[in-house]
Parts: sequence; structure tokens; C-alpha cells
Amino acid sequence: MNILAPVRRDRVLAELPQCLRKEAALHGHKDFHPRVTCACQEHRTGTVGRFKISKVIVVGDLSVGKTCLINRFCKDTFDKNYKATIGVDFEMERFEVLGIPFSLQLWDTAGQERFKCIASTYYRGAQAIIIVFNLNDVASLEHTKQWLADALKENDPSSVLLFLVGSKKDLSTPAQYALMEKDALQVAQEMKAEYWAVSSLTGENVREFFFRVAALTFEANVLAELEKSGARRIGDVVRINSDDSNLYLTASKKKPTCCP
Ligand SMILES: Nc1nc2c(ncn2[C@@H]2O[C@H](COP(=O)(O)OP(=O)(O)OP(=O)(O)O)[C@@H](O)[C@H]2O)c(=O)[nH]1
Ligand SMILES: [Mg+2]
Repeated sequence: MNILAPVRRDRVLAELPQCLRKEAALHGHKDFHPRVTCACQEHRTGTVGRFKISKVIVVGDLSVGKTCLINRFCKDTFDKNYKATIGVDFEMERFEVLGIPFSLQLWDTAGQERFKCIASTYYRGAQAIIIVFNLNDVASLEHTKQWLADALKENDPSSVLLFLVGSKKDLSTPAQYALMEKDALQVAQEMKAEYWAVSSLTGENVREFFFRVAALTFEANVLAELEKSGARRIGDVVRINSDDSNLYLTASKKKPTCCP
């Protein structure tokens, strides 16, 4: 019995959402990796789509707008009054990517120094890290490197996806924004993060950003699953082949037809 509610129609991704700026993108491909598209068509995505929930943590200075960003996407609300997050909070978001159900657990952490200790205990096991800064406060951009370093202490830097997000875009003039964007792009390139600029007040780029997070996290998960099952297959072939060469032929026939 499926006790989960169906995925909302506005959480269905049939294509890869595009990056904001090519200079600071995790990848610039127009479509999902062909192996991922193929695996989804053949429903060979392993644990992705069945049990797996991907953890995403959101970090950054106090009052940069982390909670508002999550609330704008998950609840389509905006609160102009500041209420500090105490420790952590989380929201679940369910998507359907290329026909496969996919869930993100969005962890909203506290930026205030006195709660940082509690919040950092929840950093472990993240598949994506979203580092938020205020586009109108250059110090908050400078602090992103420290936030990243702290989050990476608890995670594997080689497999985690990074996003650098400038918030409160509605508060900057085009000239101010252009200046800040130049610095932010540089920081994003140094971190190997994908850069986004959003406004939770107007909603600008919020949905596009989270769709991109969902899509890239999904893609990375499916590729990792394929790699794992590929390694298992190669291991099996070596073992079987040493006993009976005919079985090697049987095993290789089982290979999927459409994947490169
Ligand atoms: N104008 C404008 N104000 C925003 C935006 N996003 C957040 N704010 C305001 O900034 C303040 C802080 O927002 P929060 O989302 O609570 O900040 P936070 O990063 O979660 O703060 P901590 O929980 O203490 O770490 C609030 O008063 C929000 O209304 C935005 O896009 N535009
Ligand atoms: Mg908060």
C-alpha cells in the first residue's frame, strides 16, 4: 500500500532545468545525462525512487533569508518579520523526475552563533549544500567560505553538490546587483558551486533554483546507483567466467540495450 500522497503536478520535472549563469554552473549540459534518461525509461534507478530520501542542508549567516527561501518554495509564503531559527527545522518536498518519484529533505539551519553548535550536528549525510548570503551585505558573502568549510567537515567533498545563493535580490538596484554578482561568481567558481540569485519576497528564481537542486541531486544519485550496479555486474562476470565461460555469455546478454 502506498501511504504517500501523490506528487503535486507542479513538482514534475520532464526536462533538466537550466542553470542561472554558465560561468558558475555545476554542469552546462542542456539535458540529463543519457545514462540517467535511459535508466529512468527502463525503471532501473535502484533505490532512487523507492526508499531513498536525499538530504539537503541550507547554511549561512543569520538573517540572510534561509527560512524565507524554504518557506517560499515549500509553502508559497513570505514573512517580513524575522524569527530566528533555533537549531534546525526541516521540510520534505516530493518531486517526480523523468517519471521517477524523488524526495528531498530540506534542512533549514540556524545562522546565529549560539545555535550553530546544535545545527552543525545535523550537517552529516548531505547530498547537497546550499550556502546562502545576502546580496546586499558583502560580509555575508565573505562568510560563505567558513560555512562551507564547516559543512564539509561532516560530508564527503567529492560527492556533495554545492550551491551558492544570493538572497534578497529585490533590495538591490541593477547596478548594485551587477557589482555583487561579479564577486559572488568568483566565490562560486572557487568553491566549485553553482551560483543563483533569488528573492523570497517576489519569488524570483526560487522555483527555478529548487528544481535545479532536485534535478542535479537526482542525476547524481542515479549515476551513483548505476556505477554501483555496474561494479557488481563486473564482479559477477569475473567470478562466473572463471568457472564456466558459457555463463559469461548469459550474463552479458542481460546488459541493458539503450545505455552507452
Ligand atoms: N526584502 C526581502 N527580505 C527578505 C527576503 N528573504 C528574507 N527576508 C527578510 O530577512 C529576515 C530574515 O529572514 P530569515 O529567513 O528568517 O533568515 P534566516 O537566514 O533563516 O535567519 P536565521 O534563522 O537566524 O539563521 C526576515 O525579516 C525576512 O522577512 C527577501 O527575499 N527579500
Ligand atoms: Mg531561519
